[in-house]
Amino acid sequence: MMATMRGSMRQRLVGLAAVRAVSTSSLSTFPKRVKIVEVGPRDGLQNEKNIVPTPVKIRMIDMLSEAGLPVIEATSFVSPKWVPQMADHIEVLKGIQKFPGINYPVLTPNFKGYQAAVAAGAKEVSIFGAASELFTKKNINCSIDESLQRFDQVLKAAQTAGIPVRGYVSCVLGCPYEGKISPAKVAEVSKKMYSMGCYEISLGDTIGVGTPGIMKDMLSAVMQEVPVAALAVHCHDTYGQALANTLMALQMGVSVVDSSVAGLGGCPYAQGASGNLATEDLVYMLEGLGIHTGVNFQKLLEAGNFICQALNRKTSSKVAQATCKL
Ligand SMILES: CC(C)(COP(=O)([O-])OP(=O)([O-])OC[C@H]1O[C@@H](n2cnc3c(N)ncnc32)[C@H](O)[C@@H]1OP(=O)([O-])[O-])[C@@H](O)C(=O)NCCC(=O)NCCSC(=O)C[C@@](C)(O)CC(=O)[O-]
Repeated sequence: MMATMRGSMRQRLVGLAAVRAVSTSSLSTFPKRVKIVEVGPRDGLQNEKNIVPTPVKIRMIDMLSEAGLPVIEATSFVSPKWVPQMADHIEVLKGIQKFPGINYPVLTPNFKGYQAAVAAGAKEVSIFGAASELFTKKNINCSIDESLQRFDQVLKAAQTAGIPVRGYVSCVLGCPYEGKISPAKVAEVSKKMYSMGCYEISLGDTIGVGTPGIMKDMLSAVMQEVPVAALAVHCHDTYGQALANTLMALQMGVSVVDSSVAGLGGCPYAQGASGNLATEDLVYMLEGLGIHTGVNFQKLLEAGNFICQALNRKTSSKVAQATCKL
């Protein structure tokens, strides 16, 4: 009885966002549809201290596929000595169901990772750099210039093999080691990675320190160098600004947003950074704005519940918390 009541309340809440959808001229700058890149299985889990069993990761990804997320970043082919949580990358990539129309990219820091990823069946890879020298050194053990040389090798091989490559630029609104990062530096690194052949550049507020004004300045600089259609934003929520920063990016024409189910996440080389923008909160806001995502909200909530139970963790999604109380 209680479960049925909860179910119907939840459905009403899910419908609420659609009911509140508005269509005013002030919203005309928003994109009509947004592509969500679900990073939970990779960014969400990479920082977990206890190793998450491989079948749990596989079930999580399958549930996210059932929810209709168009892109699900499955794992990363990095050194298991650096990030032990991702050591089962081959089993995860081979074990997941590959739904038609859904992409399952994986992170590859260098040619070794690229080769291993492709051998395991990856059809898309992501390289990851940063606009901060010190963060690049801590994260991938090289300078920015060296990282670009490594990426070039991956990009050339991927171009020959017809494998699309996404590029991350971290620390776009601040760095845990250097502090303030200039928009010009973010634009410079983004331009280089885009010119080298990345089809999309994801701009990461790695430690979640940005505010909408800083996001606006940074994006204005980057948009001088990279077409807005090729940009994505990736906001961590450490200071509770992720949704506001994402909204600013949407207003500026960005239509690709990274997020993580249940707001899981953090980078092992950015101490203190909390999780990503929760996918549930993002979808709720987009539905409320009348922006199409193609995501089944109920199934998304179920995927979030599943992984939170598996991790014995309370969800960081405000929307998921609200629906639980109903
Ligand atoms: C890049 C390396 C590998 C350099 O690490 P290194 O130690 O400088 O590499 P190396 O070339 O000197 O090799 C050392 C050992 O690592 C091995 N190795 C070398 N490459 C690989 C590979 N691909 N896969 C597996 N093993 C590898 C290599 O074979 C060798 O093995 P050994 O001979 O000692 O047994 C290392 O620094 C690393 O794995 N870093 C990964 C860091 C990471 O995953 N960070 C989190 C992701 S980034 C992020 O979260 C930010 C993002 C993307 O979400 C956006 C945002 O929020 O801003």
